[in-house]
Amino acid sequence: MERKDQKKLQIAMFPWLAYGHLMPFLEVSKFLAQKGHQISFISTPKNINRLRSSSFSPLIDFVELPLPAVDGLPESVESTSELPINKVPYLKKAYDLLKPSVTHFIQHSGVNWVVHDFICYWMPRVATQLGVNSVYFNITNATTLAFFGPPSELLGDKRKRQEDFTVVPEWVDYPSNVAFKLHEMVSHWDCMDEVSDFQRLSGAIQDCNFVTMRSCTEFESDAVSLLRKIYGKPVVPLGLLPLGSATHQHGVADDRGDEKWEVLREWLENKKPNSVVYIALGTEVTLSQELMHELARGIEKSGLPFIWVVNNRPLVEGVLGSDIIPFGFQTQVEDRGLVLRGWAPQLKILGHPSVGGFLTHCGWSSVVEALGFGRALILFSGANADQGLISRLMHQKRVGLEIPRDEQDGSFTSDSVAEVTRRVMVEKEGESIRSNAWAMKEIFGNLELNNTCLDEFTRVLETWPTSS
Ligand SMILES: O=c1ccn([C@@H]2O[C@H](COP(=O)(O)OP(=O)(O)O[C@H]3O[C@H](CO)[C@@H](O)[C@H](O)[C@H]3O)[C@@H](O)[C@H]2O)c(=O)[nH]1
Repeated sequence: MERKDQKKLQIAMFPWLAYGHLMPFLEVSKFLAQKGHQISFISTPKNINRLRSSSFSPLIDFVELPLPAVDGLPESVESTSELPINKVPYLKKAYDLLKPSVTHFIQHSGVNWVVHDFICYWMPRVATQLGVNSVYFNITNATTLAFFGPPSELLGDKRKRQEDFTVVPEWVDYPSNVAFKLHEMVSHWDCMDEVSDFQRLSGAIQDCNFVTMRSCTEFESDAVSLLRKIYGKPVVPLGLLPLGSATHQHGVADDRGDEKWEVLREWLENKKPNSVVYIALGTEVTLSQELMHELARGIEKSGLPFIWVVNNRPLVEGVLGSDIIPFGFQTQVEDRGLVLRGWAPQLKILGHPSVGGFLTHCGWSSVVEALGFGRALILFSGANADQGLISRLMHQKRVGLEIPRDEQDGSFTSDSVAEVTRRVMVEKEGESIRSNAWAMKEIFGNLELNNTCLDEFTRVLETWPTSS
């Protein structure tokens, strides 16, 4: 753990205002605090209020900066999970307006390092001007970054149209089919403001001291090596942050939904090992009512036992709460399925031996959690950010199969949902997928391996020359 001779650092963490970003930043903060470093975790009051309970280290200081008001951003909204995708640009604007208050904090708090996200593309320059080092923490994997390429390509002229992102870029020097589908890119375009995500990512990479990400070379050495080459600066993966790693020893990352666990556990206890499909679409994906109904029909047609987390976010235009799934669906399937409303204890569900597979939107945290338990993946990518790329990557790694969707509009059929789900879960031809996913536990669930990555990341912070 903490070494006597070690230099104590003061590290500011500044994640984007999204659950999938806040949590990995908090996990890394806990690890660094265990190593004796002082953490200033900077975010907005509502987000901090939610996180505070899951961190007990006195070395983590939560710094609350009120989110400036922006026309178009509903009052009291402070994270992407409270917004439909087309309103996310307003949140990005408000986040950018935090620049003066974050700068003021960094200037007056004795911080040595800033660990930042890509949305705050201005942060590494601010840090440099203040004589502080910065590291860009990409909360997803190296393959995604490799697809987007170096700053020169992110800002270049080669990829101006949405179609340009549907092909594997020429600089990818290993076999890959990782690229967006057109409908994913169309949807992603909706969540960009006048500063595009490409400009943001480019600024984050170009001006930081080094780049880290939630991954490890054991999983994707080809992409990590490529990044080292194309960025021309150190790339130090910090591991997959699996459950039970050093970061989790003070309690699970999030205990919301735990009150549902006893009933769920009892239900799962009565099912055969590996028989249940867990279905959940993360914190940001919103499907239209039509697509939710198609998904419901597919789940029903699969004939398999399931737990389906139905997100009650009142965000689909004109549809609220229980209308989002077909009327009477719950009663029709009650002999073999459970519909969960609101926040689910996802980690506990995935960890139960009766769960064999996960129909997922391909958020990176969900994928990491599932493979940490060796669960096979039914890949139903959402259209946000990296999810399409993650879906392709996991399909290519043969730890899951993608549900086919129309390239143009993302539509899909209930038959294909049922067919792919059955293939991954029970059919003979899915056997290799199931055994590959099970084998991935050796990487995704390997505490020793992942703590070694975190140690190496910490060592780089500790030994980096001080900025002048
Ligand atoms: O009812 C719920 C819903 C979610 N979770 C947890 O919330 C996290 C969800 O993270 P993730 O699967 O990554 O989904 P999102 O938050 O929807 O995804 C955002 O963040 C990801 C990085 O984590 C990116 O890969 C995605 O593109 C981005 O949309 C996971 O830890 C889940 O265990 C629960 O415990 N219960």
